[in-house]
Amino acid sequence: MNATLQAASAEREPPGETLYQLIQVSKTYVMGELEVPALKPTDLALYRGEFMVLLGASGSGKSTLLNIIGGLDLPSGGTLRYLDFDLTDADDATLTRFRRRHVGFVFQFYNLIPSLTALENVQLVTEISDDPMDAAEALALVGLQERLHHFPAQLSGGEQQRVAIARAIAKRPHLLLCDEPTGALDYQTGKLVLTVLERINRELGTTTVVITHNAAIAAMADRVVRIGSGRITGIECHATRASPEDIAW
Ligand SMILES: Nc1ncnc2c1ncn2[C@@H]1O[C@H](COP(=O)(O)OP(=O)(O)OP(=O)(O)O)[C@@H](O)[C@H]1O
Repeated sequence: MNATLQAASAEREPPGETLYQLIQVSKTYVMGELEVPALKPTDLALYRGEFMVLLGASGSGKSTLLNIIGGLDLPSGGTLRYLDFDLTDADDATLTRFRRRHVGFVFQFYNLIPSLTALENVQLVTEISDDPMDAAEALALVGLQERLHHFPAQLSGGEQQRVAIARAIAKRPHLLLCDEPTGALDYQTGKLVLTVLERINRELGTTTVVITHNAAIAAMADRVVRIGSGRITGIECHATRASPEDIAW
């Protein structure tokens, strides 16, 4: 790490309590005769408030891991614990409640409703949440206070992604899961979106997991988890983390 980068980095506390734990979690997709072992038995803990980057080549199992953590997909084996709750044998209704209350998702494509304004897209979530922030406040957190009444088609790609982030965090989730959030964005816009994710993590304490192919983004993380061929091949802990403005790729 160079001196400028170090100066811009924030000192980090050691990891907090365990928010989520995967114990020997695996996933095999079965397609007729073909079995794809997308995730081999894997142990991983997520700590409260950390910023984790999941790094790995295409097809290495990153999305499979993230979707299992978020309750979008069921593992083939192993145990999932969220705080004191065992999610392993949760039925559909329980998993839906878990996702709705505790998990925010951000994907590469923004999945906004085209006929609703930025504010209305966020309100769709705040209206069904237990303790949401105000939708306009969530949009202000991502720097879109001047764009509340714009429709998705009237927003740039980066602005649309920031609406998607506002929608994901407005319910104050404990866990924010982002699958290639900058994948569809140009360099500067991608950096802006990373800056927003870092700010949310720092200011709200939301445990954040970001999937990327981009190794440079790893410098932002408290921990970097490398995945290869359905296995965790290494975990690096950073005592300091770089601000997105200071990383380059
Ligand atoms: N629904 C599915 N049915 C069958 N195989 C699948 C399914 N989803 C993923 N796979 C396979 O599982 C493996 C891991 O896929 P996964 O999407 O988790 O990788 P990834 O690391 O997220 O890749 P990428 O970076 O390209 O998104 C791949 O070989 C993929 O083809």
